Amino acid sequence: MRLVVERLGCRRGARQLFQQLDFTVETGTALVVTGPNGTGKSSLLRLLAGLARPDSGTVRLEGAAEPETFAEEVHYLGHLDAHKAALTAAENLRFWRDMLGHPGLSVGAAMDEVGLGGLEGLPVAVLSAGQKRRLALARLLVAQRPLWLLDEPTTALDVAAQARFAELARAHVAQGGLIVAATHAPLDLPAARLDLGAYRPARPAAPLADLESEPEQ
Ligand SMILES: Nc1ncnc2c1ncn2[C@@H]1O[C@H](COP(=O)(O)OP(=O)(O)OP(=O)(O)O)[C@@H](O)[C@H]1O
Repeated sequence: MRLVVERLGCRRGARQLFQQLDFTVETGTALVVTGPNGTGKSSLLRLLAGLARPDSGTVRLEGAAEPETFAEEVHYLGHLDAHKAALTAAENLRFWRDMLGHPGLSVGAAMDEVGLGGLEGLPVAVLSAGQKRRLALARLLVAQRPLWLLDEPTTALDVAAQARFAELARAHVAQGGLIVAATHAPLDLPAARLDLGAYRPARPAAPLADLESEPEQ
């Protein structure tokens, strides 16, 4: 399986964020996307996840069963954790396990893997920010999907949880999975790098009249 991105362009509102973006992520490899705030990292992940349409270019997952089932091959972890606050941690995870299909670890085992063992019965509303993020990561484990699209996956995680996340990510890649992660933080994960800032369209040159009217030094 491989993710192939060709001549991808993204426009938000009146602004062209990036254009002519080409890359490939092979099975068993990871890509880390970096770039200054606002360059379009989250927008790129949403395009890859099929949650938004590209302005130009294509995204395809070669080796997926059917183009129509692309979404079933993908775990998308956005900035927001997508938990139901009134449900318990275990209920949230059970929902995702049932909904996503291709079951992986049990709810209890997944919570243990991310260090949330013993908190199954707590409503998500009372979990700390880092615990909510750990719960979001546990979603990656309860359903087996080859392509992980991760937006700032280590936000709010303490040092131990960041290391645990890196272990889980490395294990996923070692088992033939694919990862695209957008982040400002270093991830302890062997990965190719993509600086999205390099794909910003060049600013138009200042008109000649403006240059001529600059005050004399
Ligand atoms: N729905 C929208 N309409 C107009 N502009 C938008 C919309 N959504 C995002 N943008 C703009 O697109 C740009 C890219 O946003 P995006 O969140 O993809 O950047 P990012 O690289 O992930 O940033 P950060 O590092 O701050 O998370 C920003 O300037 C943002 O304001």
